[in-house]
This record gives sequence, structure tokens and C-alpha cells, in this order.
Amino acid sequence: MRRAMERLTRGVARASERAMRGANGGTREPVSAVRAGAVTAVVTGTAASAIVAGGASAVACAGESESKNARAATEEKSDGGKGIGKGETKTPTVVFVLGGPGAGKGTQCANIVRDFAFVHLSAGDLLRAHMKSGSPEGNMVAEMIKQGQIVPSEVTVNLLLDAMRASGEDRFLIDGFPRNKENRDAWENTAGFDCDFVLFFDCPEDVMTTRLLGRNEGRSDDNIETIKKRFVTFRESSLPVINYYEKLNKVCTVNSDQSPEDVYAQTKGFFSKFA
Ligand SMILES: Nc1ncnc2c1ncn2[C@@H]1O[C@H](COP(=O)(O)OP(=O)(O)OP(=O)(O)O)[C@@H](O)[C@H]1O
Ligand SMILES: Nc1ccn([C@H]2C[C@H](O)[C@@H](COP(=O)(O)O)O2)c(=O)n1
Repeated sequence: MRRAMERLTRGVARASERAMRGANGGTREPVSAVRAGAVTAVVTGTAASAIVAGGASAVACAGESESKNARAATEEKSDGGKGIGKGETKTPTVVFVLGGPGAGKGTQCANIVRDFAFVHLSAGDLLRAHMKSGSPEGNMVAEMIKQGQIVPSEVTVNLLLDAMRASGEDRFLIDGFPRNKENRDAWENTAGFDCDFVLFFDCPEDVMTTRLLGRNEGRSDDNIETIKKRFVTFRESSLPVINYYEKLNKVCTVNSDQSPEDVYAQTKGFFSKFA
């Protein structure tokens, strides 16, 4: 286990270095927007699942300790392989981690990495590293993040795939991606394989707002104006992606309006086959 952790740490360090040098930038967008055209309502006190796929029953595997999809993810790949590195033939295992801003994605990914052999790649972190490059593209990314918008997909997908290759590993938690249909299409077209499942942290907006305002990490988007925009972006652009995966029965939902420990107790059930 220690060796695995060392490998992961080395992989992530290489990935971060590469992102800092990287050529592309990305934007991100804000979280909760009601889907299907209702741009307005801020769903204070309402968990996103209530507006995903038209109702609360849309959850594919919440309540199960291990989903059909999580199980499938652990099985030997039988698709002939679509590796991400040169000469690689094994299709990596990818879990997309989604949820509104402040839902606790990063917090729970750290727990999963501690207990299971996954590399955590946060699209937002990669974009923030890229924005520090000071390049014109990095500056564009910085502005988009401040406005709560989603960065052009090519930028984000390239950063993610570069980081995956640089890690040398084959199991990834991809946090904060895909944020919209364009992200998803770009992933499919560029990576050529889909995620194994989507881990969705569902949390009411008022709870997420309180968390973001208390995060205190100096992020340019953790202010009330940008938070509101991020929620709109989430509702309008990201929830439809979750709906898409719901229809494929690939979404594992966790209620993240609980203590971090209770959230993780539910989360880790979806990873038991990776132990
Ligand atoms: N279950 C929880 N209960 C209370 N606070 C939490 C919980 N989970 C995370 N937090 C805190 O809320 C803040 C946001 O958490 P985190 O950064 O993990 O969210 P996120 O979904 O990754 O956010 P973003 O999408 O904006 O990057 C952090 O300060 C974190 O410590
Ligand atoms: N796929 C993505 C992910 C993130 N961004 C931008 C827009 C977000 O508001 C910002 C911060 O992301 P977070 O750390 O909250 O996940 O990064 C994007 O454009 N595309």
C-alpha cells in the first residue's frame, strides 16, 4: 500500500509540474442551474437530485453499497483497450466526480485516494495551475473562472489527458469534469473511452454557499457574486450531463449534506471492489 501511495504521489507531482508548464488553459463554471430552460430559480435548500431527470428517483445506485456500474468498473476490460499513453493498450478506469461547487468533491476524493489506488485529478486545479502560467490562454482561463464560466473543452481535456499520461497510472478520479455537454463530447472524441461511473455529490445550494464562503483558500471565485453564477452554470450546464449518465444507469449518488465522515461512509461503498 505504501508503495502504491508513493507511486500515486509521484504521479500527481509529475502531473502538477506538467500542468504548470502546460500549454493550455481552461475555464470552469459555477454550479447550480436548473435544467430545461428555467434559468432563474436559485434552488436554496433544495438538493440537485430533486431537479435531475425530473425527480428524486433518478438516482441509479444510491443506497446500494456497490453499484452495477462500480462492479463493472472492476472487471477486466474486454474492449481491446484504448490506452492513454504511447504503446498503452489497457483502457484506464475513470470515475467522473461531479456535484455543485462546494459539494465536497475534493474533500472526498482525498479520502478515496488515501484508501484506494486512484489518482485524483481536479479539472479546476489543473486550470488554476494553468492560469498561473501568465500566458494569454492562462489569462483567459483566469477571467472565465472569475466569471463562473466553463473553459473551452479542448483546453481542459488536453490538461487532463496530459496529467493522466504523466502519472503513469491507470485509475483516475476526474473531479469537476465533464461540466457540460461540450466537455463530454470533447472527452469522447479525444480520449475515446467513457467513464466507468459517475460519483455525484448532491447538496443543497444554501449549504454549499456557506461552505464556499468559509473555505478561505484565496480562490477568486469563492465570493458571493461568482458563487451565484457558478450555481447557474451548474444547473444549466452540468445537471444535464448528470441526467445523461443517469439514463445510462451510471450515476452513483451520495447525499453530501452530512458530516464529512458520514459522506465518506456512503462514498466508499462504491469503491469496495477496488480495495
Ligand atoms: N461534508 C462536509 N461538511 C462540512 N464541510 C465540508 C464538507 N465537505 C467539505 N467541506 C468543506 O467545504 C468546503 C468545500 O469543500 P470541497 O473543496 O471539498 O468542495 P468541492 O466540491 O471540491 O468544491 P469546488 O467544486 O468549488 O472545488 C471546504 O472548506 C471543505 O473543508
Ligand atoms: N471541467 C471544468 C472544470 C472547471 N472549470 C473551471 C470553472 C470552475 O468554476 C472553476 C473551478 O472549478 P472547481 O475547482 O470548483 O471544480 O474551473 C471548467 O471550466 N471546466
